[in-house]
Amino acid sequence: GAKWSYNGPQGEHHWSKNYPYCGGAFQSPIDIKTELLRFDPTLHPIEVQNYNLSPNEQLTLGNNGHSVQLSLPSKMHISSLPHRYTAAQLHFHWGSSSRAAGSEHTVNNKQYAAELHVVHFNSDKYRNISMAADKSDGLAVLGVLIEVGEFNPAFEQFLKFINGIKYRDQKVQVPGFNIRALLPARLDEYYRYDGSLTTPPCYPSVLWTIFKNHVTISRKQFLALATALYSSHVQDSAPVPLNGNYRKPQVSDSRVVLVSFKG
Ligand SMILES: NS(=O)(=O)c1c(F)c(F)c(S(=O)(=O)CCO)c(N[C@H]2CCc3ccccc32)c1F
Ligand SMILES: [Zn+2]
Repeated sequence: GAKWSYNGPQGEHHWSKNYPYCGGAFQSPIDIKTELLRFDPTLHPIEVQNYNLSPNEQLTLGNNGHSVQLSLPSKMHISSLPHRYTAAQLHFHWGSSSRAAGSEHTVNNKQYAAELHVVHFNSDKYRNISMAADKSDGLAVLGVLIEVGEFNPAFEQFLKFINGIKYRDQKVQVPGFNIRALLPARLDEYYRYDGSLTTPPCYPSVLWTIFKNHVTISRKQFLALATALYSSHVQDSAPVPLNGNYRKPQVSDSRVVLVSFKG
């Protein structure tokens, strides 16, 4: 597809020229306004299966020019939704070394330092994520808000390899680890709404689950994420730092955000 970026002439205000859905309805991310939430008793705790990966399993950690992405084995899945949603990849959005604010979803306009997305596709109905990506019931993404605070040993399991993927399209193999440890303790408290991919092609195909409770990483870990990567190839003469890779909150007008918890 056509090139896109987070700033400049290919920035988010221009995405809809090449990717029409980006200018359409049900776009993500959104600002979660806690005064307008509706409690839904049918929103049961999220249950994930096979997230605890053995170090004998190798995962591909890559720089795709837009984010740092970790490939996930297809035995990992969400079992608490109406269909099985099989894991495909996880990636992050973050701010910059000068601004520790880079989450995509905001809560009452508070932007967190970063955000983790674990991307799954409806494997009951579609053979792979590419087939699922543009279907209204195709994808389910788990979102985790990240603050700077306590050191996070789970994040260190892949952050320690980040200098091996500094440039676009570089990949390294990393040992498996417990992906569940990247998520907050409480999987029963979350926001839920129908939205889209937050990057082009912006398909309105995502069932969003944003956990209420954030996780923390240390300032050193945040700086590693925010300063290690480039969106340009290793051979490019002008290296382009990869940071501020977040889309701004979209208009959510009549969309209702549901919550799994009271008070
Ligand atoms: N914030 S987000 O969760 O909406 C989201 C991203 F932010 C993002 F960068 C990517 S990507 O594949 O790394 C790059 C552009 O698609 C995907 N990729 C997913 C979406 C569609 C697709 C198809 C094949 C493989 C991965 C993906 C994504 F779902
Ligand atoms: Zn994302």
